Amino acid sequence: MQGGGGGGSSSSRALLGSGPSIASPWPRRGLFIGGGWREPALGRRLPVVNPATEATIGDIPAATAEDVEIAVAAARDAFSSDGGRHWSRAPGAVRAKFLRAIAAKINDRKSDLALLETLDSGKLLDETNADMEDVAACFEYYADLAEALDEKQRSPISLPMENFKSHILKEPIGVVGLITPWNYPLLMATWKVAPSLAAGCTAVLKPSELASLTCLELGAICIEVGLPPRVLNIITGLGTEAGAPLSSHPHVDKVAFTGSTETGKRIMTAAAQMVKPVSLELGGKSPLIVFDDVDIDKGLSEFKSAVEWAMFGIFANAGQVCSATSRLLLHEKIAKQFLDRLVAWAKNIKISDPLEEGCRLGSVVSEGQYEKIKKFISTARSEGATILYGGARPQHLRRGFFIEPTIITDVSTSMQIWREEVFGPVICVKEFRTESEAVELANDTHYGLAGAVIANDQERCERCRRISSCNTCKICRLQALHSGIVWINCSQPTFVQAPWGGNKRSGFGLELGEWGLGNYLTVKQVTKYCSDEPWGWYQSPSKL
Ligand SMILES: NC(=O)C1=CN([C@@H]2O[C@H](COP(=O)(O)OP(=O)(O)OC[C@H]3O[C@@H](n4cnc5c(N)ncnc54)[C@H](O)[C@@H]3O)[C@@H](O)[C@H]2O)C=CC1
Ligand SMILES: N=C(N)NCCCC(=O)O
Ligand code: NA
Repeated sequence: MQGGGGGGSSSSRALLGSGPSIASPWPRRGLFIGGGWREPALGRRLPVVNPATEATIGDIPAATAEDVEIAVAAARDAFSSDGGRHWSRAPGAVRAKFLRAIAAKINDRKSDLALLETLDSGKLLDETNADMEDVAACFEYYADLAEALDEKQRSPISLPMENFKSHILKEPIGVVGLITPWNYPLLMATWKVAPSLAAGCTAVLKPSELASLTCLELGAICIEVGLPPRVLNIITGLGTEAGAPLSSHPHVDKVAFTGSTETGKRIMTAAAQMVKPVSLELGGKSPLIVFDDVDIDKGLSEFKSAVEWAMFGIFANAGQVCSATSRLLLHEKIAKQFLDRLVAWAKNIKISDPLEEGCRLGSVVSEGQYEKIKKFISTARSEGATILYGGARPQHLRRGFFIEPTIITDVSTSMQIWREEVFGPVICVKEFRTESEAVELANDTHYGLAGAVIANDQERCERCRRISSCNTCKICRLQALHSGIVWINCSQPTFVQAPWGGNKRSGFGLELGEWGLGNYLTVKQVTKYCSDEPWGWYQSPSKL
């Protein structure tokens, strides 16, 4: 590990707990404010727990309102000093250079960042490695968009009067507060940091206290690439102590948040007092519908593929994904054979320390999350559902917050397990008979982030679409799904180029793609009167 540290190394091989030996201790970090490391005002720190071993492996600074004050002032200063020439009003191409340099450093440090994130969160190494690739790609992508922004400035607006000319300017919204979760620690931060910096905003990032290590390393990378000091500030700490004062700060112009719906409501309430815009990426209870034309007798490979996507949709990242397809809707004709396969595949998942090769289910992020998931399972049982598979700690793992992949049937729509987000490797299953029943069940939720459909009749769909606005075939019925994302014949693929965001209680304000940049821009109209004639509305006084 490189970069400045706020003191010596606090971790050691012993602290890493069980698993293969690792010789990669990381520096003890301070808060990243004003381009360097700073001890929190009250001098407090929070323990870092490896959830796969339950060992405490280090600590992070615990920021409070005092630190938020300093970080926001730093970001404010970076936004407006020198009339913004160095950052907020610099050409997008200038900012793009830094974003590309950050991407290159992330790529250089991919394996140590992936390891750090695995130790901090319990996510398995193949996942954290893939996430680091996505992080680098996201910085690269928004570097491209920062460059393209220069060409989009001053685009003319055509007006119906010749004596006026109008154009638009896209300007950074100002200082942004970015509050992010633990499920994809550095990636979720990057979905906000990369577009906000590309737009010319300056930022204060507050990652989740449950997994902040890689976000602090982003601070070290900013030092290495010479990012102008104060443009990005990173403060770790508790939601109530560091997140809340950031979201209510009068000098923060916008808050972008990913996390629980409950916290999203709090952030929106705090921001409302100042009419501060927010974007919220909240929870979900997304459905995956499998139709009966995915039939084992018709095609084994299609059937296997459907089973595998259903697994990936809920067991990837141990189900700690806002878009996890946690409600499985099976056509009654294929339900039994599908569930038999699903159980067989679930049994085959390697559950282990996330550092082990071939691991496909790591631990969940924390003891709190572990207890919460177990409670969901026991409530489902007591409400009359059947735990078809899983539901407990894997017997071979004595330590760590591991939960078996869990499949729950005999579910009714009034049960908690059907209605509430678990954020764990737990899927609940219902059968349907008709397409309209499937769509109705899919939409039977307050959330609206994603939905997935596995069916075979896409060719028919394409044919219909060319002819008319068909509303009869299965894929066209996707229009009836009330979600911001629809996946066809898959679940969870995520591309930086495509918009990401939900409706209903899953929040609002799109991330990723060009929409993600728009989240951090304001559009200003500039309109000029360009006639030599006076306007002529008032009568000129006769004396003149
Ligand atoms: N949509 C998503 O991606 C996520 C959803 N969740 C859901 O939330 C549940 C609880 O997880 P938590 O870690 O407690 O999520 P959370 O929503 O409380 O935490 C997300 C972020 O918000 C911050 N925060 C907490 N309270 C705050 C406040 N009053 N003001 C400002 N910031 C605040 C946290 O420190 C963290 O950085 C999970 O079980 C899951 O259901 C959690 C993480 C991500
Ligand atoms: N990178 C992938 N595959 N998914 C991102 C999920 C984002 C979320 O849980 O908010
Ligand atoms: Na942790």
